[in-house]
Amino acid sequence: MNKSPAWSETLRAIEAAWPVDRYRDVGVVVACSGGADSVALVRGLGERIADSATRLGEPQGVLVVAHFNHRLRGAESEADVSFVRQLANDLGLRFESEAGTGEQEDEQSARDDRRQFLGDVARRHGARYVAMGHSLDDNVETVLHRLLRGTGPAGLTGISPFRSLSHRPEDRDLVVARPLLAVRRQQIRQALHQLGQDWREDRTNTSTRYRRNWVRHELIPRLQTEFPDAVEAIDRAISGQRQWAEAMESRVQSWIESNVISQQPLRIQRLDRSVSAASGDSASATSDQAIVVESLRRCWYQRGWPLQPFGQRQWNSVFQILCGEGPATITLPGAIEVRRDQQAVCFLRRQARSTTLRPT
Ligand SMILES: Nc1ncnc2c1ncn2[C@@H]1O[C@H](COP(=O)(O)OP(=O)(O)OP(=O)(O)O)[C@@H](O)[C@H]1O
Repeated sequence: MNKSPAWSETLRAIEAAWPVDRYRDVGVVVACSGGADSVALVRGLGERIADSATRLGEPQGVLVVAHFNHRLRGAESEADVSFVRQLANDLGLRFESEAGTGEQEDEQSARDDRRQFLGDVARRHGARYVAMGHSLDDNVETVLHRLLRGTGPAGLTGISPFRSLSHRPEDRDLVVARPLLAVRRQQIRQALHQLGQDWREDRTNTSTRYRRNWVRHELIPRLQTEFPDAVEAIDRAISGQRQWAEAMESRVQSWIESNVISQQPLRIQRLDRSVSAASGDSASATSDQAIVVESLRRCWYQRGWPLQPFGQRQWNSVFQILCGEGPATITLPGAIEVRRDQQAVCFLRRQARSTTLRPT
């Protein structure tokens, strides 16, 4: 079959990001909203697995298409479910769906509900991966948005190509893969057009009501009038930041090992600004602070504490508290209470949010 150039290019990008041999026989749940990106992902992964099964003469691995119905857009939400179910049927793939409460939630809670559903589907099917359709443009928009709200260096590494589904112990072995992160949104749409493949358009995506959409629909087009390659340039900067983060990894690990006194509750040794916080090398105070902040972020993430309210300013103030500066007792965003004594600083979260799901 003569494939469209945009589609061949997309398949090549998927293969470069995530070679089929890594996932062909371990089970993959593809999270599909019905939007162009995740529809392309369903088709792309389906095609890669089918090709490799034919090449190797072996049965193909399990690919499950999963859709979470947030029930926020009435009949349109129902039409999304039918669309994704039909797509899976047409491709001979399994389909799973669940409906949320239909109540307006903040974006984070909606994402948590969806993640819980995806984890449940993966465990039910014995799948190792959950694949998501974030594109290069999503990554650039996310980073710009974070930059404007206030973020540290780790926030500038963008959306992770591979990471565990969540901090919850039962989710740690499930890996989220995002194989379209190097592909432009426009290319994905062009590829689907050329394949004659439809997708669903979410009307709320085009609204400029939300700041994230303002970045997509107003800010980026404006940047591109002066800097036509702005999106690619920002994407290159994100890749550079990611390399920085990888270089930090071992230093973060050793900082946690030598400074976290106890995990439950989180107790961290007080810092002395005159001594290098890194593991005994000649790092400057600034890079020490970067390691401390990244280590704190890791501690927050492992506990499922909210990271969103923490920009560079908040992390800097936590750093100061660890250094013995400012008040000895303070409450941080996310109801995290901090108490400092002579040796250590103790962090304790007051309440935890519970999520409720309603099966269809
Ligand atoms: N309702 C949903 N059910 C299952 N997966 C979803 C759902 N919404 C989003 N996802 C997953 O999360 C990814 C990113 O979400 P986002 O809200 O940016 O996507 P979208 O714009 O709605 O759709 P797409 O990315 O497919 O074009 C999607 O590509 C998809 O993999």
